[in-house]
Amino acid sequence: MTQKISDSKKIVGVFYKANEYASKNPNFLGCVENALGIRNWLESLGHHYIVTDDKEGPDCELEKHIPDLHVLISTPFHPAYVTAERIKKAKNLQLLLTAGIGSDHIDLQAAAAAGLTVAEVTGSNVVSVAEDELMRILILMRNFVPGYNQVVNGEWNVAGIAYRAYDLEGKTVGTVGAGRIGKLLLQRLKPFGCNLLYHDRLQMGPEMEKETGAKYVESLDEMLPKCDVVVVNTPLTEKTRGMFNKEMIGKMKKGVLIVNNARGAIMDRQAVVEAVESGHIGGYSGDVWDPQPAPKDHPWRYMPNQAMTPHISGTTIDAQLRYAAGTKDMLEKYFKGEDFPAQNYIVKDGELAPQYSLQDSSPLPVTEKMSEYKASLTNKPCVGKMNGKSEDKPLPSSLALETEKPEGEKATVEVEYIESENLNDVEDADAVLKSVLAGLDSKDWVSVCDALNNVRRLSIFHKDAMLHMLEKVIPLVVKSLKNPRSAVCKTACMTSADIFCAYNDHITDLLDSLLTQLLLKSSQDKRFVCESADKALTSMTSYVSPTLLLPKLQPCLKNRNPRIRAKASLCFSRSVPRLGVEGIKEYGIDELVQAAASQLSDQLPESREAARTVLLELQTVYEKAHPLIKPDTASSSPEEEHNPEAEPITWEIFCQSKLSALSAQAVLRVTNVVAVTTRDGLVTTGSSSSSQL
Ligand SMILES: NC(=O)c1ccc[n+]([C@@H]2O[C@H](COP(=O)([O-])OP(=O)(O)OC[C@H]3O[C@@H](n4cnc5c(N)ncnc54)[C@H](O)[C@@H]3O)[C@@H](O)[C@H]2O)c1
Repeated sequence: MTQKISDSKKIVGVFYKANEYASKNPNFLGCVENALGIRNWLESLGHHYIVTDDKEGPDCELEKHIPDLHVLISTPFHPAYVTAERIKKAKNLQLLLTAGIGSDHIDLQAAAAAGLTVAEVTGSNVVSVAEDELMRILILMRNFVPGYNQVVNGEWNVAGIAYRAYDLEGKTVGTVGAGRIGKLLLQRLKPFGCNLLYHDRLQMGPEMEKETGAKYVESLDEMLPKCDVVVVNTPLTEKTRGMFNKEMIGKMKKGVLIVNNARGAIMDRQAVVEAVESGHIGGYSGDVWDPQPAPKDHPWRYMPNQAMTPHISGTTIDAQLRYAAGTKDMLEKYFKGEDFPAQNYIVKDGELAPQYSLQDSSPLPVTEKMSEYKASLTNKPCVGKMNGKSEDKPLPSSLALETEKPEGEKATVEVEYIESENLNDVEDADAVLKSVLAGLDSKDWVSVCDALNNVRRLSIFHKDAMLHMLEKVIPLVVKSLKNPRSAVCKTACMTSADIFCAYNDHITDLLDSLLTQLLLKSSQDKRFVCESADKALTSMTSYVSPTLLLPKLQPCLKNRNPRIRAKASLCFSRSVPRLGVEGIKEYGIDELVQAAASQLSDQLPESREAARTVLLELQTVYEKAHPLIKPDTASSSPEEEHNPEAEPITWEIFCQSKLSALSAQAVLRVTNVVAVTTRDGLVTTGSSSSSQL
């Protein structure tokens, strides 16, 4: 979407109505009445903004605007169903925005065919949903709902609840789909001591598997019979629609508990009812229905052992603030003719995002297949070269990298990626030093991979000899990071990691472009490239001194791309503790607190989490060092300097003096000092840091 869009647009928002609740909380933005908080802004730009909850039937309010609207915003909580028929009628329609996650209320194939853009606020409510799922698992496991009903109905019957209430500890929980929500759920489940499994079209990286302790099960058929609890976390696509039918449910353990906050239509409605009634499903909970709002006679309302709610998990006030901000951001970009963050697109330029596409491929392997690679190159056994061995050494049978094909036929090449500790020294260092730059600049991607691996070997075994060449080597490594071939990118990421390890502060002047590319690669590429880029960033934060690195990272915290901000935040949170108490003091605690505070309201949970980590670290350092570290304002007060009895400057006062009132409140909430907002918007006081000093 590059064309300049400057004229007045008709924008229609379809949200749920809040009636008497609309004015109860100023941050309740996701309703008709508050219209995402963007009315004044849109109207000040000359756009026409219509908001309604009336979305069904030929005479509804939405239908009236279909012929001439340009942009339609909707939420999954009260979805405006955008059928092929509506798309056909919508002659001016250009953009469909989902304020939230999940755009299955739109006929995506029809939208793609009509050249429309569909985008959502990816990541905006994933924490909200993961927390809610955890709650539902516990509610089902402990048989909570009948207990609550007894209390409301004036009854008391412990046995009626206890006979089917269990501990979560020791149970097997499997998530079908381990994307953003699935991973957050696994992280939250880890402390409960469950046996965690996951099935996804993509296996997650070894670091995340280690962190969550979850095991990948490639086949759903294999995972389902093992689970005491099944949680659904995939989008609704042509592949997942009706996925849990009678046969699939039959594969689950008798008494299985199911939590589904993903989409109602992933389940076969009647199969669920029958399995719950027969006891095959021991309990079913979720907030998603098909259709929405659920009609009064929807059978899930009346089946036993259910803990259903309306669609609420992703529309907490915190989530609303995030998806309202994300929607505004995309509208702003649309008006300027700029691209959205890549991960937000569901349909772009006539194409569906991979997981929605019928052509979506199976899991990405650890090695990358290059099926288009010409046989003319196949007499170069690249594993032998990559491993520093002579080219004609027979390949180990498990690592057959190339298939012998007659001349001219296409063959498959798999590239092996060698961990640093398994790399061998080069045979002739001088010769390799002379040829390595030409190799890095070669047009033949296999030669580039070879050269990159030689750079890795030289940095490990001949560090000093390559030092003077870094000025030329690093720009070529950056060039390789931009290479469209994933194999080259991944090898370049591995090379970067080894360079950081060997040369640490020697490359600071060359760091900027390497850092930018690695942040980009770690946030938007094939998963196996992202993982390598992540490792390179970890190597960078481990070896490059934080005083040199932090000034380079700080601007990246403000990058327009939220995924890049998230990765930069993570690096920032790893680098700050490496400064140590004295280093933090020298660097300027004010600056670090301000940088971290700005990330607390970021769109992505990863950025917010990293900011929390940094702020807790800074609070500890501040309190340890105090009164060694005083804010500038404190030392500038002569009265205080001369008064040994002066009150110590607490973390709380420090934050209030350095940050805006709102920012200080957010920081103090995170660092557990004051200002815990209750459900009614009242502010209560938590522990005060002054008491700790
Ligand atoms: N109830 C709510 O309020 C609410 C809020 C947000 C999202 N959601 C739903 O949750 C879904 C997941 O959200 P997310 O942010 O985690 O999305 P995500 O894209 O980060 O993760 C989805 C995961 O599902 C996997 N997947 C897709 N198709 C699959 C298939 N056929 N088989 C196995 N795995 C498959 C993907 O590989 C990916 O890892 C959304 O699409 C939406 O429908 C509900």
